[in-house]
Amino acid sequence: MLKLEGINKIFNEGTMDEKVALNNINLHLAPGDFVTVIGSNGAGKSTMLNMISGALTPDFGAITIDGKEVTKLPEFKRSQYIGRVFQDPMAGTAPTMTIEENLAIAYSRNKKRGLRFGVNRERKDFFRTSLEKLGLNLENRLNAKVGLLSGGERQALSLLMATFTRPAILLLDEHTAALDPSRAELITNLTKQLVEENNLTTLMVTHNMQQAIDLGNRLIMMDKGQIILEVDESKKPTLTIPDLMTEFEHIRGEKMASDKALLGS
Ligand SMILES: Nc1ncnc2c1ncn2[C@@H]1O[C@H](COP(=O)(O)OP(=O)(O)OP(=O)(O)O)[C@@H](O)[C@H]1O
Repeated sequence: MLKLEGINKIFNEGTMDEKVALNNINLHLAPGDFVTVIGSNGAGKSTMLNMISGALTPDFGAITIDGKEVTKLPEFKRSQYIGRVFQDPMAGTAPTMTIEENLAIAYSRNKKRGLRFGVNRERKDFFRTSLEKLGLNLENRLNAKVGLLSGGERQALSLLMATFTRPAILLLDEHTAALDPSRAELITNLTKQLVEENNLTTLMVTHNMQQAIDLGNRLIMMDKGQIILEVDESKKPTLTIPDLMTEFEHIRGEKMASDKALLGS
């Protein structure tokens, strides 16, 4: 479903600020794979997601989504394949528009992939049914301006908008990091539910190791622009945080920074 082959990205090449952000990234996701991505600050996680979404173009390498090579396809043309949720709950929705208008935009962005409704009534019912799944009573607030929602409600709506059209790839970029613990838990549970229901192929970046262990069927660890560890679905169910720290030390010959965020405590 997603193939990254030999992806390289150097920022400010040939200058004092040269930075190798991605160094020969190879990653294959089969349909329905849910891969969590961990790694220290500056490891290249967001850059990798930006390559997939088309926000950035690799210097070398090829990206294939759903059997189509998209390496040079601009971001707006690639959006029909991709759902994305960012860390900032304000980033995924338009505050001055209503919940229904926001959903309509997300729906029309992806309708090429198959969702079509004959009449508006049918579409409204679909929006209501989809919102019900969030368990936040938003289905009764279709005409409320999104700017009035709480951060957690807004992030739940962003998640719904990114998933309800069943994109080929779902990209989650630390999408629970800016929420308080109870809201983060709500969004984590919703993520699990929506990904499973729609059988979405998903890449989720997180600094929370426990979350990376709890969600998904595979895990990768990045460091200094490389994928240094891949945990497959046979090993992931028994994986622990100490396992990950030991693996890192073994591979890199140094201790992993064990700050609170990384440990998810
Ligand atoms: N547009 C840019 N111009 C120059 N350097 C950049 C740019 N974007 C990212 N970088 C650098 O590339 C490296 C990888 O950054 P990236 O944001 O992908 O890391 P990350 O793993 O997502 O980190 P974090 O967990 O801190 O968000 C970093 O050293 C960063 O400073």
